Amino acid sequence: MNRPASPALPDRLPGDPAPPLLAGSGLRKSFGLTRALEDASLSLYPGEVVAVMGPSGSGKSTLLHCLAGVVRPDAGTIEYGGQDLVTASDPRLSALRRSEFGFLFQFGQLVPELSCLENVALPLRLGGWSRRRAERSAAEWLDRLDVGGLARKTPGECSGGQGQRVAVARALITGPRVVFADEPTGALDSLNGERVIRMLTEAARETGAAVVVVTHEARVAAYADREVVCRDGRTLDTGARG
Ligand SMILES: Nc1ncnc2c1ncn2[C@@H]1O[C@H](COP(=O)(O)OP(=O)(O)OP(=O)(O)O)[C@@H](O)[C@H]1O
Repeated sequence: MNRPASPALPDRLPGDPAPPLLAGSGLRKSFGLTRALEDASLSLYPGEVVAVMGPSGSGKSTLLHCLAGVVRPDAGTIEYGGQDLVTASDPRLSALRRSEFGFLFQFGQLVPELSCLENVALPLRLGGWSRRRAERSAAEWLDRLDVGGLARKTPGECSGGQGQRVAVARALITGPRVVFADEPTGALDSLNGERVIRMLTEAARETGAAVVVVTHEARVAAYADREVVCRDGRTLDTGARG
């Protein structure tokens, strides 16, 4: 007897949880004889803020760089929106980093010769926007981060906390789906550090961007929805925060 062909099952059924936006699994990475990642995994859901914590040298930055397509892992899988980032070409990865990802580091990310306004406008200019449009949007972002008065100043004329708020504006101006932040408050005192992480997470939640933030500081991780702990190149997910 011929059996009726079963209809193709949809990828997701009603009520299924949304798939992760970005999922790295079983990641391994060595630099020469140093094994930076042994077996690291991290899934990031749309709009979620995840803190990556752990001791110095445990592989946090390497994990972030792999997930962002900056460093290619030796083994493991990374999927972003259905694309395989491990095998993606270099031009594809740089296009993705420019259009879908935002980056924030501890320091040194602003171009010293440009004004704060020009720094924030830069990602849009690189994306082909006219100077006028890009700088109008940059001015709005600087106002949003409470540093509108610094538009004509250079990064060297800003305090560390002000510079980081300018850098947050620059990381978010293109409307990234994921912001990767590596110790964004590491060079700041506790008051300024708190202000930067609060403004970053608030702005990300307003724009719907997900955030992966590497930090040593529990008070920074407190702004995250979830913590992932790295130890000796392995990850341990501590689950959702209450
Ligand atoms: N480009 C590189 N070349 C050589 N070794 C590297 C490189 N990047 C990382 N490592 C090594 O890999 C290991 C993990 O480094 P990683 O920076 O990922 O750790 P981390 O947890 O972010 O450390 P920290 O908190 O001190 O920044 C360390 O032993 C580090 O020295």
